[in-house]
Amino acid sequence: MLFHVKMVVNLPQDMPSEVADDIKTREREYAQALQQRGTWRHLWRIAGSYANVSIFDVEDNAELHEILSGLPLFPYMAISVTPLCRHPSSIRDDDR
Ligand SMILES: O=C(O)CC1=CCC(=O)O1
Repeated sequence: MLFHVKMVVNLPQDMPSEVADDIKTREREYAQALQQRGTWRHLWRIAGSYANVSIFDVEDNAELHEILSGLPLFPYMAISVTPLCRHPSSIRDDDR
């Protein structure tokens, strides 16, 4: 199942920079491992915002929830999820 996920990051202004840097490092490692597995298919920065849009390929809603709630930045993000299905005009075989 494919999902479009928008994540808006909002770190507290008073968070010490070394704490923020540690969370961001762990977030990168977590995200890159999921990209290597093909679970996190796309990761795009939204230009001009500390936010991203992503496409996840997971078995079900529960797997997506487990992945998103495991993000090191999860406590500091507003996340919105949109389920996707194949468009009849798509020419991409892997769009399912
Ligand atoms: O910077 C972001 O948009 C938050 C984030 C998600 C995965 C990652 O590496 O950073």
